Amino acid sequence: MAASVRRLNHVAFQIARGDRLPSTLTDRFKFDLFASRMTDSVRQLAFRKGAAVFLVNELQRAVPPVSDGTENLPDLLYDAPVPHAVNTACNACFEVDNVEGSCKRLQENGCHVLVPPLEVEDQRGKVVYCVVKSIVGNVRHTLLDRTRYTGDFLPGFQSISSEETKKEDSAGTFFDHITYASPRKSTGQVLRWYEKNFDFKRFLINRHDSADDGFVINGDGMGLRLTAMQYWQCSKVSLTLPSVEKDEPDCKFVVAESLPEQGKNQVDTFLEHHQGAGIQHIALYTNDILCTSRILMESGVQFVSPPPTYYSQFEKAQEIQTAGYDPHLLSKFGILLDTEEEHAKNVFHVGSQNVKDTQRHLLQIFTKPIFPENTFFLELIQRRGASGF
Ligand SMILES: O=C(O)C(=O)Cc1ccc(O)cc1
Repeated sequence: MAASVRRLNHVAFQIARGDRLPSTLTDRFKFDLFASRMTDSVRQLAFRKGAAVFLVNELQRAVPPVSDGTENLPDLLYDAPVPHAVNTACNACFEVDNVEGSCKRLQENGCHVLVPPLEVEDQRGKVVYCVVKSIVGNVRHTLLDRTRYTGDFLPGFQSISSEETKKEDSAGTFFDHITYASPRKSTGQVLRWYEKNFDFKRFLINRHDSADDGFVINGDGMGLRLTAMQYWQCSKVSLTLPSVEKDEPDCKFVVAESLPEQGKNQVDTFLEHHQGAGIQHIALYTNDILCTSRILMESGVQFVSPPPTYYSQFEKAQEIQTAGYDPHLLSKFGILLDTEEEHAKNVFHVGSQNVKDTQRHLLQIFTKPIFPENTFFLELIQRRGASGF
């Protein structure tokens, strides 16, 4: 039996004291700091942009054990410390209906429970959460029931009042997908783990994706095998959620393996510098990638530039123009464009915008790694009917 996921609540980072992620999120990526919690050993800061919420856990010193055997709450709430000290995005926190029942089922399935169900309360209500370890590297999942909580974020956090976010590029932002960097030949195991424990379903990325091999990109110096999965319950359950959450598509998960033929790539670099598998990048959906890229670039975000020949190849230039874009403008930012000619079977069309023609486009841009370790990065993605990555 699996735990049934309602939605992704937030993604948490664990960073070393003094790392610049908090100011990077506010000053460069234009997230709002909206809640915080301080203890002697951790500073927990919650940032929001549209529906995308990051929780940054900054360890001030060694965090005491999860439970000290007394009634006291753990120092670090809603997570469990990651032993290996590397700056990392390490927790995808899911809202579930029944934390105790879900945790029991996962334990029966053999999952490693890091924090057993715990109730936390303040004047705005209560939540119950537990934390389980994923099969992927240092990744963990907090399972949370916040249906009896009316506060902005979670009990124990102080709200930080800021002007209601009216940033031009925030509306419509949500987590589109989370990509795991995973060692060679590990994808099957990862898929089976998520299917068994969270009822995730594999879906085909595009017509080149195959049930056995995944979507293989092998050429032009890039050797990757991508496989995609998604939690399944949400579309049904979300009909009962408040309107703000109703329209928010589910976050998808991509497992990326590196293929040996093309030499070292970003997945290999991640595995090496991160010292194991983990969340390699997170894609933020935007309604207008040109506008968002311009704003972020002006505030100092550095994007990866594809080779200039990408935009000058006759076929790509034509493809970009057919999609209604100017190749020079896309090249100014480093935005990539992909075209999907037809629907793949079994594919979700998340973020479809009533594209009437048979061509569906995807625009994406990758930032440079945001930690000194050269590991994790962010992606901006705009979908015009396309379901790929
Ligand atoms: O998952 C995605 O968003 C992709 O577009 C595929 C991908 C996976 C790993 C990389 O290092 C770069 C791109």
